[in-house]
Amino acid sequence: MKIAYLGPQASFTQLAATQIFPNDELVPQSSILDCFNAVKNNGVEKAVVPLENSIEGTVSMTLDYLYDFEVFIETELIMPIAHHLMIHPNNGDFEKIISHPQALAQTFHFRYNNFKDIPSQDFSSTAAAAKLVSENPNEKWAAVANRYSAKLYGLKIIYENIQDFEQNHTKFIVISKNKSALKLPLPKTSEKTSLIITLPEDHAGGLHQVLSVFAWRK
Ligand SMILES: O=C(O)C(=O)C[C@]1(C(=O)O)C=C[C@@H](O)C=C1
Repeated sequence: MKIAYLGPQASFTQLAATQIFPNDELVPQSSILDCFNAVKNNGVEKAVVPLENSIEGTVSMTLDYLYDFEVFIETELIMPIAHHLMIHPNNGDFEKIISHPQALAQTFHFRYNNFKDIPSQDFSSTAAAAKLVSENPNEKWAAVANRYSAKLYGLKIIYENIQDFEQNHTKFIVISKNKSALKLPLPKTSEKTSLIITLPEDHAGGLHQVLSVFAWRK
């Protein structure tokens, strides 16, 4: 079976996809939108994308596309996230920090406290940033990425575990056109249903109205 994921190789999403689908063909995509399109156009059967982080909250692109595309969530996986700052081994210092916006946000205080004047730039994934640093030894860039990226792309880790909170977790979801849930070895109490609800009109208290339907029934 073919499974799309937000790549390139060594992204956090690939690590999540490998845990869920250890024996399937994982197909890297350059963006979350490409993952949704790959499912829509039948290029792959399923895709793994990030949904939310315990420090930074929702990955808004994923939420938007869940609404835009006719796909279902088959299962979810919550994975601990540790970030490291890495540079090309030929370089001793750096003048710019590049990474995925979620990773930059999850390391904001570390960067503010230690490298306040060094600009940062958003990139499509942590692994894409690490790959770019490795391919451009003449540029004084550092990437925020995981240990596997440092190893795969031959970078030197100069600061370890730079996430602002030790308890940093990201939830990944598996999307497909199937309505059936994917059975992971989870206890029954972990089973979950996700709903997208739209109201006929926007009005004050709309969300309260929807949630109260569930609250009253406990
Ligand atoms: O950039 C990556 O490596 C990703 O897989 C994306 C992503 C995200 O979008 O939240 C996944 C986990 C971390 O929270 C940081 C980045």
